[in-house]
Amino acid sequence: MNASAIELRHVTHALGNAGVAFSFSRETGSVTAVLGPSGAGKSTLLNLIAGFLAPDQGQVFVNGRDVTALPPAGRGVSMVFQDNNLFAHLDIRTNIALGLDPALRLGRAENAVIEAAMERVGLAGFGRRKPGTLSGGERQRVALARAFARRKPLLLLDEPFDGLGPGLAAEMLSLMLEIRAEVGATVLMVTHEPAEARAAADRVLFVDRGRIAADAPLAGFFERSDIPALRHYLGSGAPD
Ligand SMILES: Nc1ncnc2c1ncn2[C@@H]1O[C@H](COP(=O)(O)OP(=O)(O)OP(=O)(O)O)[C@@H](O)[C@H]1O
Repeated sequence: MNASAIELRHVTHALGNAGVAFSFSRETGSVTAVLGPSGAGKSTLLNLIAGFLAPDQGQVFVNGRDVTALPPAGRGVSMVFQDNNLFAHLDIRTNIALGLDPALRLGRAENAVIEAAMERVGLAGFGRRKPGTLSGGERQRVALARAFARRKPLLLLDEPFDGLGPGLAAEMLSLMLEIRAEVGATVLMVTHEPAEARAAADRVLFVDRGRIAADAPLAGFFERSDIPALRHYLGSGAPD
């Protein structure tokens, strides 16, 4: 039996000439900041957990269940992508609704959840508009609303607050933490902002060249001098 919310056991995935290899686990309710240089494999890690990429080897467990062979929809996972992944031809309301039921069989309860989600991200009244008529930050908030409305036990966020500006990013971050607490969800959040990691996370996964270079508590992490790739990433030391 496995009590972790997430566990990756010797998961590998080839990418071009290189590839990734990940093993780690996370407790239920934890919030992990996934950090690392551009191209290190952070999005790949999230995609392997969500099921948008299949491992070449190894297994992915969610809440103790081996989900390696399951499609994304069967995994109890919500993911917010870097490029927010909205359907351009569908209005905002429908984009959020698809997160609740891909067949769009929506009753009064689901409709209320959609309205509440739009209101919580500050997009009340935007329901009939198409993604193309929204700003980048507004589209990002639609993607957040969709993930929040789903209330899945595992929330995977790929730079979800990018481009929102500091005030709105902080607001969306607290909203994410509120919803995490309501659902008891486990969160993995890719971010390039140390302040976001400090505000939200209890642990850090530092990914470098397709490997987990550090899996550590957040407290004191940014001050560590024993991880050369971290000093380089933060711009405060030479690469190894
Ligand atoms: N389908 C693919 N084929 C070949 N290489 C790929 C493919 N997808 C991703 N890669 C490469 O794998 C590496 C890891 O990509 P990934 O998107 O996971 O990085 P990342 O850490 O999320 O980067 P960023 O912070 O820039 O978003 C990159 O070098 C990328 O170019």
